[in-house]
Amino acid sequence: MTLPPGLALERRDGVLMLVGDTERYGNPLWVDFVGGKAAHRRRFGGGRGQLVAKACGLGKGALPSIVDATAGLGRDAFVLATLGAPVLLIERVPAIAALLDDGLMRAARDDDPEVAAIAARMQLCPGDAVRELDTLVAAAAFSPQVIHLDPMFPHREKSALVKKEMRIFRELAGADDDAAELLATALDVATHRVVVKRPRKAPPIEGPAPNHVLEGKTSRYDLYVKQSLSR
Ligand SMILES: C[S@@+](CC[C@H](N)C(=O)[O-])C[C@H]1O[C@@H](n2cnc3c(N)ncnc32)[C@H](O)[C@@H]1O
Repeated sequence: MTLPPGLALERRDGVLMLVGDTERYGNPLWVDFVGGKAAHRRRFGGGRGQLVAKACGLGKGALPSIVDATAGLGRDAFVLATLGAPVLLIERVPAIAALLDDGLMRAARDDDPEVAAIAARMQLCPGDAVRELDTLVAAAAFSPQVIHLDPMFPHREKSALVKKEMRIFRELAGADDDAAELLATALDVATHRVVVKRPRKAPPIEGPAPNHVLEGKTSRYDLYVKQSLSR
């Protein structure tokens, strides 16, 4: 797997980590669905009242099948799976997919049966979502009710102000300039709705206008509704 210069994947104490120069990138990046922020959010994060849950239709009690087509480090997908939804995670950057795979394996083997059950609802599909979604449809394998998108947004801040964790992540993921193509494919494939996470002040992704908008403190969700989700 090719990585940008100065970055490497290393296994430390059984955990796969992305490491780089500490001055520039801060601490290594890894996926932890068991402890830390994930555990805190699982216990105290607000359940179905969370913006991502409402956007995906879980707020009113539905439990749709979901594809997170921009999985990243799996944080949004983990929230959705914690609330009971089956989630297929698609991630195209091999190093990020490797971190996710490692995090999911550790969660699946965890002593806490609740964490293992959440991991069992999360399935990773490494690859580009436009191609993978087309393949799923062509094979008539699976029609997700909801597709969740959270493409990278090109930030304007000077790089010194960007959180170090985000710096290492951006180095890998780039700017996701093809988000409009992904939205078009997602709108073809999802049976019920496509939801797009955006920074609060950012314009919607190029394409049809969203039907609804859910505003949060720092981000919002643009909702493209095809039909309502019943419980
Ligand atoms: C902002 S991050 C997503 C963060 C994620 N929501 C989370 O909770 O951790 C965007 C991710 O989507 C991935 N991505 C963007 N376009 C994609 C595509 N067409 N197919 C697969 N992955 C894509 C990028 O590589 C990046 O890892």
